[in-house]
Amino acid sequence: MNRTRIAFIGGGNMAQSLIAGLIADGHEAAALTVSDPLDDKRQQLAATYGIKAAADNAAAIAEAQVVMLCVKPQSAPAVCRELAASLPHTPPLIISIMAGVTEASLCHWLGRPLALVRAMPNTPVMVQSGAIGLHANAETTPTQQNLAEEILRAGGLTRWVEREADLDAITALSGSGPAYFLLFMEALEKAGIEQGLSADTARLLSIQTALGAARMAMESDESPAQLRQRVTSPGGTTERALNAFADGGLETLVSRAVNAARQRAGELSALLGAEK
Ligand SMILES: NC(=O)C1=CN([C@@H]2O[C@H](COP(=O)(O)OP(=O)(O)OC[C@H]3O[C@@H](n4cnc5c(N)ncnc54)[C@H](O)[C@@H]3O)[C@@H](O)[C@H]2O)C=CC1
Ligand SMILES: O=C(O)[C@@H]1CCC=N1
Repeated sequence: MNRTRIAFIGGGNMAQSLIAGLIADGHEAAALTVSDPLDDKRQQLAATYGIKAAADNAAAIAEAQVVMLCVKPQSAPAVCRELAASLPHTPPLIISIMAGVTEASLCHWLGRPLALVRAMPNTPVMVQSGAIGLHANAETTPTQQNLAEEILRAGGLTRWVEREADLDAITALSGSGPAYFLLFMEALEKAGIEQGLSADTARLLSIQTALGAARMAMESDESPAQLRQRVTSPGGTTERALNAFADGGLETLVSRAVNAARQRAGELSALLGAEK
């Protein structure tokens, strides 16, 4: 059983999902602590997972080997400054999941260069099917990188990047990505209803089709493009639909959307980085 002592600062949606994943993965609940200012959230987390819950961030990190920063990016400066005062001489490994908060900003607010891993997960960590980008700063040892990977892997698939800036692209692709696929599912469901299907049938078939396509793409040796061609009989129905997508400029639209999200990630970094 894994007994690494991890403190989660902020017990919101993402922290809860990561905690659920760790416990499902066999992590000892008593080794996990969460701190959150909201009473009912603390009670719910303690009752659901059997973990420790604290109102005080400094108390939460007292024994921690790893500190996971899971608050909103806007709370980062104040939370890090508060933690800086309580960090022990040998500091824990810091893992931040906050979108657009750079390693330089984190070290600045935390008051010194520290081993720090930035992770960009997505909401499917809720069902241990997340896609998680990772970057480590220069102070992080290979052992600490392995530790970070082990923790995040409980939430899904992990992928390291060499350049921190790539995390903005990952935020735009897979961090926000579940919303894109869900939007497509919603649109497909609506189109099915327009074609006369019942709402239940349209929803279920839309979701199952997304799941089937994703599993097929993950499990097959063939590329998504090759698998798509297999569905597309010459002169058939799929071809007509794909032509309609091409006429509507789907690829350009996806590219514009991802670029817009990436730009926003950069804006958030610049805004928060200006907070000295
Ligand atoms: N929602 C998503 O799809 C993704 C979110 N993220 C990042 O994860 C982080 C958390 O997001 P969510 O869980 O969705 O937000 P959330 O709002 O559900 O959770 C934030 C939690 O922090 C608590 N909190 C507020 N001030 C605090 C303080 N001073 N000390 C301790 N806790 C405090 C709040 O009570 C709340 O429970 C964000 O930084 C976000 O950028 C990253 C990837 C994907
Ligand atoms: O929308 C957001 O800003 C966060 C980051 C990635 C997903 N949700």
